[in-house]
Formats: sequence, structure tokens, C-alpha cells
Amino acid sequence: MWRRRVGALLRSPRTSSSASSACQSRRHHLLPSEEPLALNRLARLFTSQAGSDGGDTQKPFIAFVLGGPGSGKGTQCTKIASDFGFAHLSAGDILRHEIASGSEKGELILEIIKEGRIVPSEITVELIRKAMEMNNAKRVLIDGFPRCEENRIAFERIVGTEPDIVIFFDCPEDEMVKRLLGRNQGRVDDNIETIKKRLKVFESLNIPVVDYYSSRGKVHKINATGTADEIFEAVRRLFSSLRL
Ligand SMILES: Nc1ncnc2c1ncn2[C@@H]1O[C@H](COP(=O)(O)OP(=O)(O)OP(=O)(O)O)[C@@H](O)[C@H]1O
Ligand SMILES: O=c1ccn([C@@H]2O[C@H](COP(=O)(O)O)[C@@H](O)[C@H]2O)c(=O)[nH]1
Ligand SMILES: [Mg+2]
Repeated sequence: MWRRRVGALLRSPRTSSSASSACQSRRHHLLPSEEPLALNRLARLFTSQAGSDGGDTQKPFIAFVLGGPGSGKGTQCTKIASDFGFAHLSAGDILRHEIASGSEKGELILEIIKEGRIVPSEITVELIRKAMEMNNAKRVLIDGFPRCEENRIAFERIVGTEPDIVIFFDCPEDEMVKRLLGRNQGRVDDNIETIKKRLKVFESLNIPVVDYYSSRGKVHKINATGTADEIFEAVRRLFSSLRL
């Protein structure tokens, strides 16, 4: 079984000491009173999952897709999904969907996104895990996650696997800012104040994740300047070379 069993989940420390300071102040993590509830809920989900498939589920091929805000992750993922048969799970879209649901969790997420900060790992990983379970795809793109080392560690612990590859879209800041200001999709974070914060968070917290996976030989860096079609040519070459 590729997913880690719930026993391991409950035995593991919530975060390593390096992870606890990695994302940001603990102030915005789950309130202490909410944590046992979150773990219990996860425990139930894992138990029922193990029962439903006899524990033989094949591990999907997972690609994390990283890059700065506006580097073109979503644009390229749409093309990869259509040409290479991947499910496209955008962490940002999943969080925005939770906001749209009107849940209490959604209110917290909205405040964090407006400030360009990172949503607590417990929330994001659980939403991604559920989306993966519902999708049950053999090839999955996880777009815009993990955002920080704590996210990465939480994913590997809770979902129980590492990505097979990590795609990193490398784009200059001025180009990213220009694209975001021109996106025009009504996103609450597409304004210059929040964009500046997102760029800082990207440099300080997301780049270390890229560095970590580089040290494990998993990162494929793509030059994200040029037209979307030009960039996709490099992406196509990469995906065509993979043993999927
Ligand atoms: N190569 C490109 N050249 C010019 N504009 C682009 C290019 N790729 C994407 N765009 C446009 O730039 C904007 C941002 O692209 P996209 O949403 O794909 O980025 P992203 O990395 O997913 O951003 P975010 O992290 O904010 O979700 C969109 O309006 C998109 O149409
Ligand atoms: O794993 C994640 C992904 C996203 N966020 C928050 O959402 C916004 C927007 O994300 P996009 O990927 O750019 O759509 C991001 O700035 C974060 O505030 C997150 O916390 N964790
Ligand atoms: Mg996006």
C-alpha cells in the first residue's frame, strides 16, 4: 500500500523542529483545540480508505509544479493535463474552492491569501489528499504546492509518498509582476501590495523546497520566459522523455 497507515500518521511528530519555524509564525496554524479533531478526522478517512481497496492501491505518478507567482504554472499544467493525461490539482484553486464553500475554514484561508501568506499545512494537505482520493488518477500534477518546507514534510508524512518529479518554472520577477497585473480574473491577491508579499514568501519559503528536491535529483528547471507555446515545447520534451 503506497499510502502510509494511520498508525504511522498518529505516531509521527506533527512537525520536525526545523519545519515548525519554516513557514511562518505558529499564530496562524490550527488552534490547539482544533488539532485533535483534525487528526481524528484524518484517522477515520485513512481507516475507511484502507478497508475500501484492500490496501493495494497503486501509487500514482506525482509531479509537483513549482514557480513564482505568475510564472505560468496553471497555464502549463492545463496543457500538460490535456496532452499527457494528467489530473491537474491546483492547490490555490482547491483553497479558493474552500473559500467559496462558505466554511469557517474558508474564512481563515481568505484572510491568509489576501495577505499572500501560506495556509496551515494541516488544512492544505488534507484538502489535497481528499482531492487525490476523489480523483484516483494514475498521473497527478500538484500545482503550486508545497509552498514551504513545513508543507513538504506534512505532505510526505500524511500522504506517505514523495513526488516522482518536481517541475520548476523559472521566471524573472518583473515578468511575473507584469503577468499578474494583467491576469484580470478578479483574484483578491492580484494587486501590487499582495504581489510584493507573495514574491518575498516565494523567495524565502518556496525556494528552499526547490533546493531540497534539487539535492535529491528530482527538479527539472524550465525557462518560463517566452510565449506559453514556446515554454510548452520544453515541457513537452521533458514529459515525452519520462517513463510514465
Ligand atoms: N508565457 C506567458 N507569457 C505571457 N503571459 C503568460 C504566459 N503564461 C501565462 N501567462 C499569463 O500570465 C498570467 C499568470 O499565469 P498563470 O495563472 O498560469 O500563472 P501561475 O504561475 O499559475 O500564477 P499563480 O501562482 O498566481 O497561480 C495569466 O494571465 C496567464 O494567461
Ligand atoms: O499550497 C498552497 C497554495 C496556495 N496557497 C495560498 O493561495 C495563494 C494563491 O495560490 P496560487 O497557487 O498562486 O493560486 C498563495 O499566495 C497562498 O496564499 C497556500 O497557502 N498554500
Ligand atoms: Mg496558478
